[in-house]
Amino acid sequence: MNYTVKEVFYTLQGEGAQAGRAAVFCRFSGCNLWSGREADRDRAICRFCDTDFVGTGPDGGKFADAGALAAHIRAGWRGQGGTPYVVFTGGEPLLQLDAALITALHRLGFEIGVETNGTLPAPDGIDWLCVSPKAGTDWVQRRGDEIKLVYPQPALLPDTVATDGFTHAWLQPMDGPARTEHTRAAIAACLTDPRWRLSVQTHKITGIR
Ligand SMILES: C[S@@+](CC[C@H](N)C(=O)[O-])C[C@H]1O[C@@H](n2cnc3c(N)ncnc32)[C@H](O)[C@@H]1O
Ligand SMILES: Nc1nc2[nH]cc(C(=O)O)c2c(=O)[nH]1
Ligand code: SF4
Ligand SMILES: [Mg+2]
Repeated sequence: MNYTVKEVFYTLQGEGAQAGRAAVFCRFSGCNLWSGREADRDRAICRFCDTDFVGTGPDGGKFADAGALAAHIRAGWRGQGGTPYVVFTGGEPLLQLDAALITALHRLGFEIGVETNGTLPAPDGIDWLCVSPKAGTDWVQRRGDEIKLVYPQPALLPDTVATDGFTHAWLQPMDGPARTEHTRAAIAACLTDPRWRLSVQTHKITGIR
C-alpha cells in the first residue's frame, strides 16, 4: 500500500483527553466527506472543516510503503525518553491507515492515536481512538477511547448521541466566525448534560501548530 500525506509535524496534541501530550502528527491527504476545495464546501457532507488536507505539503509527500512512512514519522519525533506518540489525522485517516503501517510504528516503539469521523471501521491495534461523528453520515465506529462532537451540529445534537461506547465524551465548539458564540453554547450544553465535557482547541489558543 502507498500513502499520500499532507504534512508530518511535531507538536502537542491540542484536543481531548490527550491534550498537552507531545506527538508527531501525520495528516493524510483526502477525505470522504469533503473534497477539501472551498468551491465545494457548501455542498459537502461535512461543511465546517478547519483543515487543509489537499495534496502534499513540504513536510508530507507520497510514500511507497509502510516502512518508508514509519521512518519519516520516526524522524519527526523530537522527544527524549518516554513513549513516542503518533496521531494519524487528515483528512480522513482511515481511508489509508492499515495493518502494515500500524505494525511498522509499533515495531518502532510508538503508541498510535487516531482522529476519525467514524464513517469507516477502525483497524485493530490503535492505542487511542478519537471518533468525531458528523451529522448526515453513516456513523459505524461507535466504540473508542473518546467521542468528540463538534458543537453545534443542529442535526446531531448531544442529547441524541449515545456515549456508552466511549471512555470520554467531549463537546468541541465549532471554530469559524462564530467561535465565541459556539463556545458559550457548548459550555451551556455541558452544564445541562454533564455526560459531556468541554474540549477547547488549545493549540489555537497557544498558537502552536
Ligand atoms: C480535521 S479533523 C480530521 C479527522 C477526521 N476527518 C475527523 O473529522 O474526525 C480533526 C478534528 O477536528 C475537528 N474539527 C474539524 N473542523 C472543526 C471546526 N471548525 N471546529 C472545531 N473542530 C473541528 C474534527 O471534528 C476532528 O475531531
Ligand atoms: N496541535 C494540534 N492538535 C490537534 N488535534 C487534532 C488535530 C487535527 O487537526 O486533527 C490537531 C492539530 O491540527 N493540531
Ligand atoms: S470529516 Fe474531518 S477532515 Fe473531513 S471535512 Fe469533516 S472535519 Fe474535515
Ligand atoms: Mg486541526
